[in-house]
Amino acid sequence: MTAGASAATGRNAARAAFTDRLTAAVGAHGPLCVGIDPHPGLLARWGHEDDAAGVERFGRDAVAALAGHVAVVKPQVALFEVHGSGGVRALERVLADARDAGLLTIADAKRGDIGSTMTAYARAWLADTSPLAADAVTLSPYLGVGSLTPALDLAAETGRGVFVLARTSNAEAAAVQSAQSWTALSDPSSPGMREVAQGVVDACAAANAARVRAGGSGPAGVVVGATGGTTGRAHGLDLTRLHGPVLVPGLGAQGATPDDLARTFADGTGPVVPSSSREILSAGPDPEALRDACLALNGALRALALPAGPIGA
Ligand SMILES: O=c1ccn([C@@H]2O[C@H](COP(=O)(O)O)[C@@H](O)[C@H]2O)c(=O)[nH]1
Repeated sequence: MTAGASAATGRNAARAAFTDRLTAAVGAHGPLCVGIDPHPGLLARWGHEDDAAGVERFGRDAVAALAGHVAVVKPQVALFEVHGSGGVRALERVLADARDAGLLTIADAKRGDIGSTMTAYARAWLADTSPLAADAVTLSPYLGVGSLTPALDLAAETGRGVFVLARTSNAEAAAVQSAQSWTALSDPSSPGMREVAQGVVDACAAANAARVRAGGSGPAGVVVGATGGTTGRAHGLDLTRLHGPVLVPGLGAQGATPDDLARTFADGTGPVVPSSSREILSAGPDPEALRDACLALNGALRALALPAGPIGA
């Protein structure tokens, strides 16, 4: 390990906070996050086999086409893991290419476990020394938001971020995420009945609060799906105290449109980062066609004037 690096993370160079880096990248390129989801049908369309070599070529070609044209990419970890150790190695290479090309990365891994195991997940996705390190990782809060503390702490230490699932884009989620809960998942300093999803947001806000009070940015963002039609501002969630980014999957293949986002996220501040995977990737494999599709979607998203700085700032 390099002299001066932290024993846990190997960190030896200052990196600006993830929210600040995301805000700058969105300002430069637009808010679109391109999901790198190498589904079998897309692999075939791009001329690749459904194997480890295929997902590696797919991911690296996508990164090469998108570098300098979008702010952030989001590899779907499951679609690499399905190919075993070769698929994980492929993901490492895709992440390395993205890093070298200056693209921000969100590993969509949806990890969550008891604290001691969470420490290992945190090191896998957020430590400088890990070959799988991304700029941010998605986390599941259903073992309790508090169990995610090792990831929040390491993200803050290494200038990385986490996106905690609050209101996901799938219809089945409502039974859990819209249930009323007595602070079980939320900020103990602010007790009361609220939706589970709001409790997740409030706990993330609490995790960011101390750093925000000190003039910095916290590591915690949330996932709020783009689907759900016109259920009002952020689908009923109050994000005003979050002081963090919002990842918004569901554009395109799941049916959400930029107009839906305009109705749900157009007030307040951001950054709000809508993400599309299957639909935008189907514009490939021609790099120019893929870039044109991103440019058009980013143009439509920019026109919505979505929040661009930390929500709650
Ligand atoms: O609430 C959520 C959280 C994550 N996802 C992930 O995003 C992409 C969506 O892919 P599309 O092809 O654009 O539908 C996928 O990797 C999901 O696992 C989500 O959809 N919803």
